[in-house]
Amino acid sequence: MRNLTSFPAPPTPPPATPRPTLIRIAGANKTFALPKGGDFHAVRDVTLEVREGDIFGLIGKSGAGKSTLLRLFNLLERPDSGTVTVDGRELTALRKNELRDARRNIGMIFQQFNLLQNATVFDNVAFPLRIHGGMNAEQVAARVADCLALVELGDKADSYPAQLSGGQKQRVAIARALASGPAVLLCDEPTSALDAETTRALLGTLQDINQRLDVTIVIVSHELSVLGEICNRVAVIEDGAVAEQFDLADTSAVRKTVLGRELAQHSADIIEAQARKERAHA
Ligand SMILES: Nc1ncnc2c1ncn2[C@@H]1O[C@H](COP(=O)(O)OP(=O)(O)OP(=O)(O)O)[C@@H](O)[C@H]1O
Repeated sequence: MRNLTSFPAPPTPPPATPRPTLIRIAGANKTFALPKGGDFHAVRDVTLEVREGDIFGLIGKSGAGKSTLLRLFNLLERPDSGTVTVDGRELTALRKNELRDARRNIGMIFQQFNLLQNATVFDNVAFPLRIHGGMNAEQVAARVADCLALVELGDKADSYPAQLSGGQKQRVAIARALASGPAVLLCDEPTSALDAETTRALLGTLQDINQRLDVTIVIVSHELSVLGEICNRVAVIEDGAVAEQFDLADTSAVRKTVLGRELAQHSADIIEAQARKERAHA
């Protein structure tokens, strides 16, 4: 389990050589049975790799298959074929109890927060720790306090979700997802229910978690501005397949898809605005 109390030094620049692969999806397919018969092919022969330390974005139109693909990363959806490997463990080959254990290494947050409404903030964050066992009440309390401090909600431990703003609810969800010290955080449209200012703050929290705790993040969004702001690498999903994937810092290559081109332009604008700001301060 990762230690949240002693933060390492502030963000270091990305290393020149790519870091090792942390997540590998290979040849994954997922179909759903349709109520009136026949199948819908939601994920088509997807192969992709997420490196340690990435903030990896999945972008695509509504219905493209982004959420279904994300749910393959922790086997909330099991692929019909193909493999999913996270942090050296092939999830698709694990037995049920082994999978439960492996999932402690993969946190997840959702658009609608999915908090327990009748439990306090403290109990929401403590929930996964109590379920998995192995910690006494004092250890659970210390861990919950660390996680709430991380998302700056130390003063809300006794509140109920209904007493919180949308941004605060999502930060509780992040604290809960990080409670078991995962290497990976999956984010399914985490800012869709939030206003622009709260979205910016939440993206800052995710970046902070990525840089200070070295948690690898995979984020689904249909908003270019969200992915352009925080991702270093993205995959464009069309009709359940990866249409293209690229590093956002690589502004030289021509992008194949409309979304890819729009995203590349968006990041070029961000880089240019940043450079202008630095020149003005020089
Ligand atoms: N359990 C299910 N049963 C049947 N069809 C499903 C199921 N889950 C998803 N689908 C279908 O798979 C397709 C992809 O859905 P998915 O939610 O992954 O898309 P998405 O890109 O995340 O869309 P959005 O941005 O609107 O959330 C959709 O056509 C959806 O209707």
